[in-house]
Amino acid sequence: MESGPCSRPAEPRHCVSGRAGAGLAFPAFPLSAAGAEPGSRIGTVAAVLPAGGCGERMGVRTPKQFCRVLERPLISYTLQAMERVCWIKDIVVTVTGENMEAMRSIIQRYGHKRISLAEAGATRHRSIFNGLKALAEDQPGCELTRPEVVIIHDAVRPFVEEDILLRVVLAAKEHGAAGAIRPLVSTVVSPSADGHLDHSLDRAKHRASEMPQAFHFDVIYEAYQKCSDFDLEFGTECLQLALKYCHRKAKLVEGTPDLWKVTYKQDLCAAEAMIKEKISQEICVVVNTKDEESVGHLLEEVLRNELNCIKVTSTVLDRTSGDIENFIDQCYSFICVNVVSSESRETRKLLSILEESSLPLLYPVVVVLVHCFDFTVVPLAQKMENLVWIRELAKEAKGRNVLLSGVLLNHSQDCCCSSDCQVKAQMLCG
Ligand SMILES: Nc1ccn([C@@H]2O[C@H](COP(=O)(O)OP(=O)(O)OP(=O)(O)O)[C@@H](O)[C@H]2O)c(=O)n1
Ligand SMILES: O=C(CO)[C@H](O)[C@H](O)COP(=O)(O)O
Repeated sequence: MESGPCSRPAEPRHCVSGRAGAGLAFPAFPLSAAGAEPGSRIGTVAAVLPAGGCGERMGVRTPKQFCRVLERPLISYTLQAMERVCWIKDIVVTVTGENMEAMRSIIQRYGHKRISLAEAGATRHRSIFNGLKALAEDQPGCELTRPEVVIIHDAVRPFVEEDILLRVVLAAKEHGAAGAIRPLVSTVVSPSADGHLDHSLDRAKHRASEMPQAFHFDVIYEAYQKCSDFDLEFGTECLQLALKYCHRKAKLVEGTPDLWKVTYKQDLCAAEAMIKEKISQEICVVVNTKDEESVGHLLEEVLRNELNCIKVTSTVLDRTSGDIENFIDQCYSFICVNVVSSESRETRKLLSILEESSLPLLYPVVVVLVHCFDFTVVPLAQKMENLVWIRELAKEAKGRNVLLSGVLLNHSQDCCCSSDCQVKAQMLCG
């Protein structure tokens, strides 16, 4: 058992020998539909993320969990999704010895928290079993707590949300075992030995088993201890082990379509498109005054009304406040409105908060700086000065993967509605 994060950056080693299992040679967030404070209802929860496969079906040399999606390893998205859930105490990731160092460097580079590493096994079931052993407190020198409930989730399913995790965990708490399911996309047929149709299953009566799954820790640990080598070698379903060896009929929980497992090469493109869509769906309006009548707040209101499908949040960033850190966890698009002051202080503060966060490491952050002036009062020289510093700031920010654009807005003091404001100058940088 090892604990991350540690040492130097390294690229994952290539899988040279095919599929291990086949013997061939890789917040503050909203509380969910299930309601109430989860910590008090479910006891200690840990997660095991098997990440020791070689992704044979993807057909590339790098194991798929380490393949880059928008410049970031796939597994890092899954870790981020899990660690956002504050009631998951420990996250054990099982990784092959040859990729351990690479995994440590991913943990360090992307600032992942609460992660421990365990050695993967030759099959997925063996990897999961190793993760469970690490949590079972019977490992010498192990600092992990034996949880009441354990979540099992594939490292290559990056879009898992807190809501489904909570629903699966609560169901497992009640029934001993639970797992997410989805309707079948295609009909399942059973071929005979000579390659002809033997029979087909009624699609409406069957479901695809997905992840996450969750179990009473004692149930699934006992099931893995009792199961046969054949199960460990060829089994694909943890729920089945709980049924076969501990007589627990898992509760099946309807999951969301984004729980699918990245398996083929085209799934990487689909994952990229989904990430882009997610990050384009939230805008945070940053204003430098608490005045509800200010143009920043009016702009926020207009955006909220106009952009129905986009989540518009807002925060005040003035000399006293510092709560913007809470907003930047998920948001990649900011509109920073400078009213009253013509200084760059607030914008610089936002940029430095962004820089300190790991956000721009992942994908570009877009900041639109809206600078409000009364053009009838402000002299041309001052406007030019502002254009120059915005341009300079944009150049600096670009190096940090923040794409800054500036808009100078003609906003007279007696203007009471944002539609009165006239955009006079725009400068896009990046
Ligand atoms: N010996 C193994 C095999 C698989 N896994 C993990 O189990 C999850 C789901 O397995 P799968 O999608 O089958 O991954 P691979 O075995 O890597 O892919 P393939 O079957 O295409 O080879 C993945 O996160 C994978 O890394 C594991 O931890 N240890
Ligand atoms: O499908 C599953 C549900 O039980 C598992 O998530 C698992 O991914 C299946 O493993 P494999 O793809 O390695 O056969």
